[in-house]
Amino acid sequence: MVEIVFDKVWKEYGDAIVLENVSLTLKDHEFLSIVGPSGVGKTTLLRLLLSQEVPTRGEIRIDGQLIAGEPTEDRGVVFQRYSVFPHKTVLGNVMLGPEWRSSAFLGKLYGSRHKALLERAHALLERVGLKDAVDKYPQQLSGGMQQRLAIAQALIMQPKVLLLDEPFGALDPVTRKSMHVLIRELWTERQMTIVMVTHDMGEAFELGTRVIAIDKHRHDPQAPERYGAGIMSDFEAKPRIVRESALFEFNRSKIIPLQTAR
Ligand SMILES: Nc1ncnc2c1ncn2[C@@H]1O[C@H](COP(=O)(O)OP(=O)(O)OP(=O)(O)O)[C@@H](O)[C@H]1O
Repeated sequence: MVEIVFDKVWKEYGDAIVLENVSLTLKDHEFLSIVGPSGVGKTTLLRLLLSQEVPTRGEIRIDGQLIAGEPTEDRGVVFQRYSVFPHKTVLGNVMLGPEWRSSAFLGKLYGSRHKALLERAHALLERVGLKDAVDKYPQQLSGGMQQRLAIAQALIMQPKVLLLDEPFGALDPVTRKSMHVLIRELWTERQMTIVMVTHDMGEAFELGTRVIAIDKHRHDPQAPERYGAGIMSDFEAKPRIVRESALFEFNRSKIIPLQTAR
């Protein structure tokens, strides 16, 4: 169970106010889409959630606890491009995070722990559609495959919250559609909370259970940095019933029919 609370959060860089008094409560297993004009502070909001930035004022709490001061494994992230390591194979990229977590000194696992991780990595790569590309290097993959790899790399750490910063922005429309299907399935299967920044309204509403638009409430043309952005609109994008029926379908798919089970 994950509840995320932004409580009167401000973010300023010097004299420039980027975010102004943002308050937001995210329920468990929410899929939040964030939209807004370029440069308004969407990525800053994600970076605060990742602990790559700290609020100037206000608090962010996860499950009632003040957010950790530095990035932790329970929050994964996928950027628009190239968050993978070019000199590692697909499999190597996916194994890297857990290997460093378990053995920061050697960066390697041995014996049964290595075998278990290998099995988990192969299963995840099969799940994201990269089963036949495990030995390839990122530059040998299409943009869509690279994003599948970036998603696998984030998911192998089993995050409770997945942050997506324009993850499909560089993909062609057909690949983008297939990525929408994949991310929605993974969101349902893994019961994660997802927070996604996008410039595409259609994508925001198609995937999100909730969509917020952030923008400046007030604007001073003489000093644009004087006021920051806040939440201008907040929509429940999908009736709860849609979300629950997706979960029902997923659970039903796990029930083995009697004749197959025999
Ligand atoms: N480390 C920093 N130091 C100073 N200013 C910063 C820093 N990081 C971001 N900003 C400023 O904060 C504002 C918001 O940036 P941010 O990247 O969050 O916008 P965005 O809404 O994600 O934009 P885009 O849609 O173009 O990606 C911008 O004016 C940017 O210049």
